Amino acid sequence: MTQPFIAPSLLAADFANLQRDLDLINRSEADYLHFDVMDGEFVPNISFGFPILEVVRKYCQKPVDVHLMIAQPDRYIDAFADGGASVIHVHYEACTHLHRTLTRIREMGCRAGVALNPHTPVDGLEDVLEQIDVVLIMSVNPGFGGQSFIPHTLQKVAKLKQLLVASRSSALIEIDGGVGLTNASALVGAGADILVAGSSVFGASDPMKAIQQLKDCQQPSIA
Ligand SMILES: O=C(CO)[C@@H](O)[C@H](O)COP(=O)(O)O
Repeated sequence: MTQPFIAPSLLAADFANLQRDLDLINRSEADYLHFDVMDGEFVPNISFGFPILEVVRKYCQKPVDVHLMIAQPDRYIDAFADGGASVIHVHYEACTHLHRTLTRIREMGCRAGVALNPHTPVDGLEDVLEQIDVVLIMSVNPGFGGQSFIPHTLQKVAKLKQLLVASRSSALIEIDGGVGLTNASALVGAGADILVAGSSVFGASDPMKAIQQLKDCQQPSIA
């Protein structure tokens, strides 16, 4: 059985104990650290940016998966790449020249990701698939952690998987928002490769175990 990649979302970490939580991620089965950047314009919330990325790079040994929920993301691609991002996701809805933006992300040595809001159809990616390494399907409206999973996005994962297979694209599918043990198995079954999990990891009594259980979600012992 294929195990998904797990990307705990820093947004749900305890910032009063950031080094402790990053150390926990280092010791866990997590594959990435998901880093949510919000600007108060593209989304109605402001999160964190470069000073926190510097701390993350210093104390976290996992690759950093940067999700830019910001308007005009081109302005910051070089800075996030130089800051140590492994993957940079820009929002489809925020990019006027998506092909150019994705090309720049790769030129900067990062993997190029495109995030889709829940209302944005996957079909719009068809003409830019060659420039994409990861598609990030938002399963909540972006801007806040701890929201409920939007059920329709499960079908969207399946539809995207069909599109990628038909196009012989090797892009990965990442799902973000309200992901936990209740839906992880179905999401992986539909085609998700990377599970982003904030509250279900950092809100768990045993975050290491929560990560392990998400990783094993395809095993028969998990309902
Ligand atoms: O991008 C976002 C929210 O906009 C996510 O990455 C959240 O941080 C996921 O948190 P949970 O829904 O898992 O609590």
